[in-house]
Amino acid sequence: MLEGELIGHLMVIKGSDGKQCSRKRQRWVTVGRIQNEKLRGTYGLCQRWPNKETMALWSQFKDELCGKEPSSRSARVSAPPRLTILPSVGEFLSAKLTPGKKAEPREPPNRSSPVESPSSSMSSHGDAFSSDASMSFGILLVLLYFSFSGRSKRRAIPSPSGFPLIGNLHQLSLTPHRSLCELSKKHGPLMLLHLGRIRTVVVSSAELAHEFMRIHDLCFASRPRVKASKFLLYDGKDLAFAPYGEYWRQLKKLSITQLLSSKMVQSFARLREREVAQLVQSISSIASDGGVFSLSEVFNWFTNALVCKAVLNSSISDEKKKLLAEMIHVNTVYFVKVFAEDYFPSLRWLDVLLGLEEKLNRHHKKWDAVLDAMIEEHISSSEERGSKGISFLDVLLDVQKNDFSSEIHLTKEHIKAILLVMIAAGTDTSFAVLDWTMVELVRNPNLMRKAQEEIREIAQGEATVREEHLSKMHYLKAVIKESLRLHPPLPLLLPRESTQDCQIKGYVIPKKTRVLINAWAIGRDPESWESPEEFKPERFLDCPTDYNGNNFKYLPFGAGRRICPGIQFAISSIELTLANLLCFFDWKLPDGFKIEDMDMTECGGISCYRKQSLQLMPCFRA
Ligand code: HEM
Repeated sequence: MLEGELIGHLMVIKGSDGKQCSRKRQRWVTVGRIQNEKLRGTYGLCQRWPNKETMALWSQFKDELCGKEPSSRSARVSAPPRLTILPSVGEFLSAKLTPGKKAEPREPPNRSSPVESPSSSMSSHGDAFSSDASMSFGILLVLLYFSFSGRSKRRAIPSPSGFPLIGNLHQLSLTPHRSLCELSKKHGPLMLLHLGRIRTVVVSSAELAHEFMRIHDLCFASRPRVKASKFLLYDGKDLAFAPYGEYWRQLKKLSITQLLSSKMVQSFARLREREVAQLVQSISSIASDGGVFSLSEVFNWFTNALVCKAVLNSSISDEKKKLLAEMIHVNTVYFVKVFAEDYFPSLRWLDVLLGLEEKLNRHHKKWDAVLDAMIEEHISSSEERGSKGISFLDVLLDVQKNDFSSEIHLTKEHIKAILLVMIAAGTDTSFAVLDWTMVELVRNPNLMRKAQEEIREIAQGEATVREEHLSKMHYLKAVIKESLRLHPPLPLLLPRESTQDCQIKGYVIPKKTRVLINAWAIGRDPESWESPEEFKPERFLDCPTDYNGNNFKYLPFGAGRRICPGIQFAISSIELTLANLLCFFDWKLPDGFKIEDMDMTECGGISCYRKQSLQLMPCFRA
């Protein structure tokens, strides 16, 4: 056999001349070695196995062999002069072929044995050789068949070829949702990547998202343990990165029924209105000076202040706001940073050597000190605040105090981890939505006018737009939905991990596989959306699609058990803020700056926002 020769999807990796095949087009897994002259070589199996031809070839062999007595089959296997299966695969296969029996120790190939000697067998048995050779080859195929038959109808998930060791890591750009979308155009909506040693499945269609997040949601309801969460979130004591289990379940229940319940979100209505009124006031003073300012920066501070008020029920100083905004930004970077340990668990030392662990630790300590101070201040000022409203922290401290009556035991570390996620998740995502929506409206002045007309008509004669006006603002709601379709702040949602083997569309997804749902790609899939790249809010008018994760073409907040619990909190503040900004101001780009000059490049991070800050000139409405 010549190296590189193909038999179905079997390839001769090392030919009878001992030469190693240099073919790198696909990955090959070595499965066995045949010792006799005609078929001698090391055989590999293509990772993409099985294809139709291979299956046909195999079933042909299988049929032939099934006609024989099982004893003769196992007799051939246990006398292995012609076929030597390589160690790990071989022991596994021989165990499979002799059920109930332990795999027998492998016999070392004995070249002096007359049976094994290919030349003697050739010369003395002539024709008999060819049938022996094909039999050996048949056995090899049967062994392979048996090795895969346990995984009933298992098909290999399409996978882009990668490099040894790093796998497909090099194929991820700074905006991984984009590179994964490009890869999925070539390899399909279900792809297997090897990110270092991490087996990762990427889902890029609504149909498959439905399979993963509805039909098999329980199987994929866990999160992988990543280094950033270990260091920054007190080893997954928060809600977002906690592995699936009783602690996460109780915490999710607490967040849905108390922390972020409708009642709680409603109780923050006056707080939101006050904060938005202040924002309008500060923009008014810029408008009266005819100035230009960074709306992105203002959005960042504003969302941060809003979330912190909900978390603490008290204001924080401007200095602290600035510090928090910076720290949140660093968080998002750390959650996508490539730490060696995340992809090669044995290479933790490399992170230590490169000083990455030290940096993470320092960042964690900064957060820890800020959170400690927040909690201390909150406790010491509780009398002063009296019964004025209730914050997330009040709820958590109450749960901690009533430990015996509640189902979860919260330590201070748990509380800090939960607060950190609420502050970071609430700020970053809402900021991104506000920013992208204004960017899209500035790029589409007709749509901005349409939204303004609706808002101004509904809030006619009012000094501010209030929450009760929002339910009638259908076009504004459609604008926000469209913005979330094109620019989901978490384009790959949050990573999930399978807790058991699961079969989806004939593919087996093994336990502990990481799963990325590309919500960004799904939101732009031409199979699901007409003119997907166009910003067209009209598509959401008179359309029942909502944020609740029931329409798998539209997943800005995820779906299933792990769906975002902050939807109502986020949407009510986003709607109120935009309604007020569009009601009281017209918005222009700075003089000399054209729409075409707006750079739509995205920033890398777990959440995705525009790289360029949005500089605008507010004018009082005509
Ligand atoms: C527009 C704003 C927001 C967007 C687009 C958003 C999006 C998401 C997404 C995509 C997930 C992952 C869902 C999944 O894995 O299927 C998530 C999880 C989460 N979000 Fe949000 N989010 C937003 C606002 C908020 C707010 C305001 C809070 C809290 C104050 C929050 C708290 C959380 C938490 C705690 C989780 C983890 C849930 C879990 O793992 O069970 N989010 N969010």
